[in-house]
Amino acid sequence: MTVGDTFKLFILRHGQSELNSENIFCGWIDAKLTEKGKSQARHSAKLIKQYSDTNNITLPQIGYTSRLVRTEQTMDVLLEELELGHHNRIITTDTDISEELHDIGLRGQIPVFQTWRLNERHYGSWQGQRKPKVLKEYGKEKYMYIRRDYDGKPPKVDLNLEMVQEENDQGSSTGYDFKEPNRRLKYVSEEIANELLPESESLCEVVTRLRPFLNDAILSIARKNHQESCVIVGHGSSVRSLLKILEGVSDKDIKDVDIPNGIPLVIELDRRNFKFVRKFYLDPESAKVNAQMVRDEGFEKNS
Ligand SMILES: O=C(O)[C@H](O)COP(=O)(O)O
Repeated sequence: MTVGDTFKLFILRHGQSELNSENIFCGWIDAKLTEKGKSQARHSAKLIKQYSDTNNITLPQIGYTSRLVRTEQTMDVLLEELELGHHNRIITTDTDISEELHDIGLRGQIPVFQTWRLNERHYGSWQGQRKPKVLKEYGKEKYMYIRRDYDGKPPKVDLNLEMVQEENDQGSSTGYDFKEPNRRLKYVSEEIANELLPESESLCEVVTRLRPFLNDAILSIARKNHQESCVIVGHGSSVRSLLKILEGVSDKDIKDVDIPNGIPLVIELDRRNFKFVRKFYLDPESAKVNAQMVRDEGFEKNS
């Protein structure tokens, strides 16, 4: 099979965020990118460009992000570096996006669809807490079970508490506001569409919410429009979910998969039947090192 026979998904976990850099569980907290995160996004663009030039592939003409700002910023940097011109962000709650795409297509801009279905896993009451502290509280086995097992799930968040900045909250050294954005303000479209947003999630639940968007939007659009590629910026858990679905990773094996920040992963699907062909990182050495660092988060000061 040649490169031209496959549909390519360029999949990226957002660059380093302000809370990643502080070893804090982030989940649906809307942390921004650090300078390092932005430079990872620029580097990713170079890798995608090189790969596309070498293999004579048109650069992606459509993008997908979550509703969290760290994926939006990563996509902005990426498309700017790829010199793909202006793009049009569309918040969607639909899984069938063909009509929206038709309207945008007529305006000749690269569409970037933003969906809560690509959000990071909701990390429940662990959100905003430092990883070493949670590890100490729960112990290694439970900590890793909740972080990586397919069914592992943190306790629910108390949204009433989370929305309010507590007076004695120590905060992070960057002065970042730890609280999840008020859903009534940020997730207006989702509220209107009666989407049931989570208060904590397992990876299994992320797979369930992401699968319809992957099949009915991303892959359906690719099929109908004979696309060569697309670019998706997600999070550790949404990228693991994409791999789980597309590659068919087992419930047991998915616990050993860790996703590095800001290194493009290419998944190739056969264009005739959209079945998985192969996957590879565009910078495999750094991907390996960084994935191990992600796995070890929390352990540094406690081992
Ligand atoms: O939400 C977070 O804190 C991270 O993006 C994912 O954290 P994890 O690697 O501990 O699952």
